Amino acid sequence: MSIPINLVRGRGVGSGRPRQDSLCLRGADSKPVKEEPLSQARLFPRSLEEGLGFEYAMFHNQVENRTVCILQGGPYLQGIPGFLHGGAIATMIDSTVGMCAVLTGGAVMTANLNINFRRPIPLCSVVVINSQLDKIEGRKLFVSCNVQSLDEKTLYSEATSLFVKLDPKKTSP
Ligand SMILES: CCCCCCCCCCCCCC(=O)SCCNC(=O)CCNC(=O)[C@H](O)C(C)(C)COP(=O)(O)OP(=O)(O)OC[C@H]1O[C@@H](n2cnc3c(N)ncnc32)[C@H](O)[C@@H]1OP(=O)(O)O
Repeated sequence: MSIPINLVRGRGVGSGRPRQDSLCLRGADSKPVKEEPLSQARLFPRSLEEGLGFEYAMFHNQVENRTVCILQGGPYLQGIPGFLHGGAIATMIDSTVGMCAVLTGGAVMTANLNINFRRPIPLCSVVVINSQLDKIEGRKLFVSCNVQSLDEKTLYSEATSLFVKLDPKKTSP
């Protein structure tokens, strides 16, 4: 069964972006120090104006533990002139494999992310990120992905990642 995620962009009142009001301030030890809403907080890939940054939709297959992201990187994500910045590519890879890990394993964090950048991605082109859960070992989830052109003729990037399920017995994060 496949479910769409963020297919329609959410809108907070008075802004073009959904809010993350549940966040709180944290000290250097990562422990919450003040339960204060961060009204300006935004999910990073949703933080730029529509059409200029990360434009994407994700779909998750619960049976096969796969997450697919259709991405168009806008003009604010330029690195080398005419091409997407590697950090922007890494962000969307982390978000896609992260979504796959979260929907499979619940509360997780990225522990390791390895990316091979094979070809530069032209700015404003549409690419597909295909990710799948490879294995689970205890609290560790291994997820890999590739980034390809829509026609699958060009392989832009490949990545492997490790997500660790948060241990409720540990206070941080
Ligand atoms: C619809 C729902 C939507 C919700 C929104 C979804 C958005 C999704 C998109 C968001 C995407 C964005 C997501 C983000 O951007 S997450 C932000 C970036 N990530 C971080 O900041 C994480 C920082 N690191 C930590 O907090 C801790 O180190 C964690 C929590 C990861 C593990 O600390 P913890 O104390 O809990 O675990 P442990 O140390 O006992 O280790 C446990 C096991 O793991 C193994 N290990 C650990 N680290 C590594 C490593 N680097 N390489 C290889 N192995 C590693 C370790 O050997 C051990 O293995 P074993 O001995 O058991 O075999």
